[in-house]
Amino acid sequence: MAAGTDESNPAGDSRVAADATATDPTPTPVVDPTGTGALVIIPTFNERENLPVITERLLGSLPGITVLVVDDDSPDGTGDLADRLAADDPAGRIKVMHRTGKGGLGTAYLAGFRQGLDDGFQVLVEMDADGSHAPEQLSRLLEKVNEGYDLVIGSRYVPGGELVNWPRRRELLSRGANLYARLALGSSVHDITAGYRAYRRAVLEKIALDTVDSQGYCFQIDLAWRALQAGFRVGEVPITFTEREIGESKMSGSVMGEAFFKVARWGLDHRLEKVGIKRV
Ligand SMILES: Nc1nc2c(ncn2[C@@H]2O[C@H](COP(=O)(O)OP(=O)(O)O[C@H]3O[C@H](CO)[C@@H](O)[C@H](O)[C@@H]3O)[C@@H](O)[C@H]2O)c(=O)[nH]1
Repeated sequence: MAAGTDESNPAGDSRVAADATATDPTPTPVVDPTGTGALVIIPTFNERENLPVITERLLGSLPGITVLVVDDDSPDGTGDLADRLAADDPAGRIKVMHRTGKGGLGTAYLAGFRQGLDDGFQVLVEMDADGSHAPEQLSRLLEKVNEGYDLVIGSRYVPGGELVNWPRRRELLSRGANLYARLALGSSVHDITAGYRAYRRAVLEKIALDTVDSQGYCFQIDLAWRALQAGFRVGEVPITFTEREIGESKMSGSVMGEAFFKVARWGLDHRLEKVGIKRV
């Protein structure tokens, strides 16, 4: 059996032994069916053409949800546009955080999480601005949180998950990264690099956000790994991931390098700890 997980579960749920919610037969829902109680954090860098579409789809499918756009001073004016979208929503469901300069996906999410926790949201959601993550599928993730899961990942690689128009090269890279992470960490999560996910606030309160220094997409692995190690219940639901039609991915060699070395180190630390050795 993989470390801290239950490989016998074909639905792609990663359970952990010390999981209190797993034994709770009737978990209390934390989000209502319209999305009230959840904050969707959308990091943006040059997403001017995508942002209005994604916010409209999101608020159309879950009218009770709140959106926080975290913009890194996008040269294409995404930040100003986000302000206008916020001003135009009479219900005040769109908030905007402006940061100075491109700080990376990870730090944008960290800033968003801190804001969301301060504002009292029960569930904090990560979603790309470019339409890769269908807002219409968010209710699937929230339902699973309401079932008692602490972190729910929208997964491309569990049965029912799909990729649409993703270049073969990106798919191979992504599948390879997930296989590598599974082997290195001994985790049974199928899509640990996925950027569509919903956290109960308790996870983010517990996993020492102050010590997270992952910059790029490695951030996704970092947080899921911390959640698993802290004993939280992690589940996956199938999603359709669609390649963006407008704009460009911010994937780079340094983003991949960071993930490669950090995952190797975490895996090594985990194995050493199992035999009683703690690296300092
Ligand atoms: N604020 C901010 N936002 C950023 C930055 N870099 C990227 N983003 C935003 O983060 C989202 C994802 O960036 P993309 O560059 O479009 O991601 P991708 O290559 O399509 O990668 C997808 O797959 C990865 C691997 O599975 C995922 O890890 C990732 O989250 C995403 O879903 C987009 O909304 C983008 O504008 C940054 O430095 N700052």
